[in-house]
Amino acid sequence: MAGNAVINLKNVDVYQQKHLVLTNVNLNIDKGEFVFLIGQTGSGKSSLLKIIYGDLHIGNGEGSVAGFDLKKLAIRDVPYLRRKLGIVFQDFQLLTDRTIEKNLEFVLKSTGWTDKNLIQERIKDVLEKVGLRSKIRKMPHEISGGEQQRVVIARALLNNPEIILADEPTGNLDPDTSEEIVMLLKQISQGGTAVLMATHDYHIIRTFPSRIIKCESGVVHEDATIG
Ligand SMILES: Nc1ncnc2c1ncn2[C@@H]1O[C@H](COP(=O)(O)OP(=O)(O)OP(=O)(O)O)[C@@H](O)[C@H]1O
Repeated sequence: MAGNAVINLKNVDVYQQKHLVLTNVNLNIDKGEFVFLIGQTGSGKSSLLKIIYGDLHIGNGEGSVAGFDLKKLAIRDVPYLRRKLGIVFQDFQLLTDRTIEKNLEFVLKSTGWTDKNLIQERIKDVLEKVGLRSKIRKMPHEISGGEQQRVVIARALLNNPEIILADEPTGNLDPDTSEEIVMLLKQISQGGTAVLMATHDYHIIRTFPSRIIKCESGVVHEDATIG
């Protein structure tokens, strides 16, 4: 992988089944970059994210993500790739039957953490990062939608990912809460984790000027504008 790149795609074709969604994608994202991913519904944003988190195979071309060669990625490698990625989607997907602490503990245990003290420390660390240390014992339904999304971000940070992939992370949130979430993601990127955030929210994009990648008519523009 060249230089500081954490995502590098070269001449990649993206297929959903037999349908060619994106052609000849070239994309380079460096450590610590914050990047918006835009494009109309159906333009291929989710498909591109799926290539990056190993849910779709690359057809033609070459790709590497967090040091994994996508061409050689076997199904058994996917969990290891995912540990280098933090995935934050629109639906919060917290387990509703347990506390915030137990939600985070569940992820750590299922990714190989065994030491109780280290688990406790890590949970406190990530909750501190998202400003929710005091909510550790709350159930998901006892905190707001914005706070739930912060917990999802905390969860994504547990294994110190190189990249956060966020697919419409503010889709269910009011404008002020959305801004707080994007501010948090920006802050995380400044700590060295690259953030790729798919969004339809032009207000957010104008508020947080950043590099924009756009899916349009079957191609990806690496440095787009919203005009
Ligand atoms: N599982 C699938 N099988 C076949 N085609 C699919 C599948 N998933 C998506 N597609 C098609 O691939 C194209 C790109 O879809 P994709 O979900 O990547 O778009 P998107 O830009 O993320 O849209 P949205 O903004 O609505 O989430 C669309 O034409 C869609 O119909």
